[in-house]
Amino acid sequence: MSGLAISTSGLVHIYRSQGHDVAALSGIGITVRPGEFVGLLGPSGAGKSTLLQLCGGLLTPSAGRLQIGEHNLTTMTEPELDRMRARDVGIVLQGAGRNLIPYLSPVDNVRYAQRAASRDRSLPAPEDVLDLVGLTDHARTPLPSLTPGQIQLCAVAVGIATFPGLLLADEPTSQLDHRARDEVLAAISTINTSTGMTVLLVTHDPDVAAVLPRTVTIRDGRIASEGRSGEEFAVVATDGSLPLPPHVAELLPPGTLLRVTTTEAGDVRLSPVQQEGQS
Ligand SMILES: Nc1ncnc2c1ncn2[C@@H]1O[C@H](COP(=O)(O)OP(=O)(O)OP(=O)(O)O)[C@@H](O)[C@H]1O
Repeated sequence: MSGLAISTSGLVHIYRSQGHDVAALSGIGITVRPGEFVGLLGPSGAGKSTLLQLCGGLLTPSAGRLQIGEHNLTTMTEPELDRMRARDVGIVLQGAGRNLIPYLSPVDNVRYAQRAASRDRSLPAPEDVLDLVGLTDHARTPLPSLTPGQIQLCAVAVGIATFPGLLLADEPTSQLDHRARDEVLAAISTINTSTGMTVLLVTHDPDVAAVLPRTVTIRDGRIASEGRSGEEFAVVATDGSLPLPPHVAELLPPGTLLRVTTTEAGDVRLSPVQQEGQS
């Protein structure tokens, strides 16, 4: 299947727990083209995992619009979401073991992950899925005999078992040494380029972020900035607002008046206005 687009606008997610509600996402607008490989960055608690789980239909948005390919996730029923997860969207949860059945071999884990989709479309041979992540020689090795990197590769193989149009991966390179991290990242890149699968990958690792073609940074449940090949850019939101980079926000206390001017060269300048009572 070809890569699926992701499109959200005004996406809000509120966790309702006893006594108080937590707004994890406060109006995310993002567009990912089919076949793109996008890294999701941001400090702990920013809302990255929440966005990933919403895209995978594991959580229901509180408000806003969320579209994955032809699927409008804001209006889908639970059986429709089940079908989408089984066929069209692969999810690799944080912590490789959570994605695997510990007593099954890699090839049987992949076969098991294919069972719900096998009724209505032809699927790749489990051996071919393992080949794509470089685990051909370990198809029948018991999981406890694999290295942490190989176990993570197995979790990725399970995530792409049906060759979905979208792979969502939550911190797939964390807790690995540099060599294993690079192998997992290379395997996901190969999947992306050879199948055209769209990839959305959460990472904390600046070395991983630096090699991704596009990154989106979330802060306090909003898009804070976007990176392209290592350079960071501010992004104008759909409502015209502009989150300032932290080093600029530090210079401008809340309530600061900014004079906005444009130059003939097309640059836009923000100049703080000295107000009465300010030194
Ligand atoms: N099940 C839950 N119930 C209540 N609040 C939650 C729940 N899950 C997450 N949160 C809160 O929602 C906010 C966003 O959490 P989320 O896990 O999406 O952030 P994150 O960017 O993935 O963080 P991390 O990098 O630490 O995994 C945080 O304030 C978190 O405490």
